[in-house]
Amino acid sequence: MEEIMKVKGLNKTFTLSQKQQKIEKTNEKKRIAVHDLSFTSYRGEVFGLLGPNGAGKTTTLRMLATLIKPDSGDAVLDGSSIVNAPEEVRSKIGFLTSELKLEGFFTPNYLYNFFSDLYGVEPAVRDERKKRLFDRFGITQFAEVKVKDMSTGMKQKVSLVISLVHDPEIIIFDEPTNGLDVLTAKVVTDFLLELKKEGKSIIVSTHIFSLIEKICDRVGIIIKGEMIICDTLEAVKNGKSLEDRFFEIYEETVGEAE
Ligand SMILES: Nc1ncnc2c1ncn2[C@@H]1O[C@H](COP(=O)(O)OP(=O)(O)OP(=O)(O)O)[C@@H](O)[C@H]1O
Repeated sequence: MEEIMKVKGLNKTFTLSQKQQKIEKTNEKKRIAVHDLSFTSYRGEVFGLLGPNGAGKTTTLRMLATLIKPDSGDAVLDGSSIVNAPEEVRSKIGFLTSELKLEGFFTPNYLYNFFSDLYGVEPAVRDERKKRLFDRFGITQFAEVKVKDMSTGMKQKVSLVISLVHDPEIIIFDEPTNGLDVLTAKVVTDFLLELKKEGKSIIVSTHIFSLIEKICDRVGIIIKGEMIICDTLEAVKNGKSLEDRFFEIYEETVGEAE
């Protein structure tokens, strides 16, 4: 098995603004979002980061995607360090979040070409890849429709396609099925499995047990910013359902911590 992502001791602490302190009814000035987080994922596998709200999943993925810098620690993605070579990392990854907002005034065709050109993809490759992806996701007939006039599901499909303009080796996907109707969610999960078949390496964050059971080879359970257990899906489940195992682990961890 070839290591594709080696995460070593990532830490991230946020300073809470007074406004945030008020909203969260806390006097805490600092919030440790991710604490000494390490894990390894392997080429061609789907790795799932599972955890409750506020566990630190999004912060971890944003660090891996080089959108925010870790306070300390590092991660090496396909040979490139997020700390020392963030631009190299960006050329190898596709990052997608269900919160991504596309500019509504533009059409899928325009946006695809814009991002593809930004990544320096050859026009002939761009057009062939665009056709394949647009056909695959039923976007072709909406290619010239403004994003603002599309359904949520179609917007999400367009975002997904745009995150893949440069045919990245690694796909980082924060909450891939959040807010999607069941049909679009299935299209997205089926596509992730197709990408895996093509040999791509994928990391997803989610709090949905069934998504992990359906698509992941390996799973890391993250609670309060810490990696509690990380192993193959079967080893983590240990003969039980993932949901039962998660709550067992959660009780052991939070019970010990409080
Ligand atoms: N920019 C920020 N400023 C202050 N605190 C933050 C910031 N971003 C995240 N946090 C805090 O860090 C912790 C981890 O948040 P994060 O969004 O990574 O969790 P998550 O596991 O992705 O949860 P969710 O599923 O709710 O998105 C939370 O307590 C959150 O409130």
